Amino acid sequence: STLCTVTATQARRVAIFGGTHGNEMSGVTLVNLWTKNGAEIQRKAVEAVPFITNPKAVEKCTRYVDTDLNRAFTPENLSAPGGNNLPYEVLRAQEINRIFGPKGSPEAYDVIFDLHNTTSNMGCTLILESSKDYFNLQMMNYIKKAMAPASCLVLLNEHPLLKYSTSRSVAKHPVGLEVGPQPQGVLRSNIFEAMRVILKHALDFIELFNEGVEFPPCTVEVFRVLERIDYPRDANGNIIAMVHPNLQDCDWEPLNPGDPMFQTFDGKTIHYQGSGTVYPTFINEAAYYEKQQAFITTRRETLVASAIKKA
Ligand SMILES: CC(=O)N[C@@H](CC(=O)O)C(=O)O
Ligand SMILES: [Zn+2]
Repeated sequence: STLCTVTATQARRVAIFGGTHGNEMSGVTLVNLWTKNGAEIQRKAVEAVPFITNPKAVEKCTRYVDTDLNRAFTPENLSAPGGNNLPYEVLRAQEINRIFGPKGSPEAYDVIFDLHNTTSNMGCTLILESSKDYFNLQMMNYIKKAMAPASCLVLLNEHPLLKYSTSRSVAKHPVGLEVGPQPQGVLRSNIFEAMRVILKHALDFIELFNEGVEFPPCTVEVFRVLERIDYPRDANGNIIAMVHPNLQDCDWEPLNPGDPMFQTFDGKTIHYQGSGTVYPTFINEAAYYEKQQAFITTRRETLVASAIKKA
């Protein structure tokens, strides 16, 4: 019940992943910085390990080399034989699973923060994979309050079909950080500093938890992934319209039935045809052209988290 305090073992082992996508420069740069000097990420009773997850992609400053690492942590991939004949990222996923997992096992790392940038105007976003992970929900509540009046939104991807097998999913408590807008291969100081501040608050929360602080029950507003919307295409699969100027950069703002959504090259407007208000995000993300995705729709929800305390 949400009235009981849930006890959890201390979150001692924490990893900070950067370069899961090699062209998302804030995470790559922060992880490289902290690898040289870890003072900033040190906390009492917390072992925080900075780690570049896709060094080959970082070197080439590309999203991936063979296949998207942030989709590669499936049971099939993680148990695939074949060694050096496997795609680079599948091999790398197996390696990461050995170091920080195994995924789903008691030996797995407690928390993994995976640092990403988006070309979309999403601001500070935290990504969760479960609405029932009270430790993570309490952490979200703590970070949101610590960041106020600046905003930090929570995207919940629990969708049975749209959920994917992320690098951070090897941990007991996976947390994605997604900060934008920042072009691929580019560092912007505001985006870099925003990501750094989120991580500071996240590590502070873990330190407090490990010191035995009890966090009372709380509610957290999240945006739950509903649907993936593709660009309009012709019979050959070629894109025939762009994100409409009224929608461009309007991540997290309500999109209502009948609102402009796309604009064709000859100036025609295509309207949103859904049945109710949704909150679009990842609008016109560069990396999602190859995934046939113009944006995703979400629904606002309030989740309840039990009190938590270290066992
Ligand atoms: C733009 C981008 O790479 N976004 C991430 C989101 C996530 O980490 O869940 C991805 O698609 O893997
Ligand atoms: Zn990314």
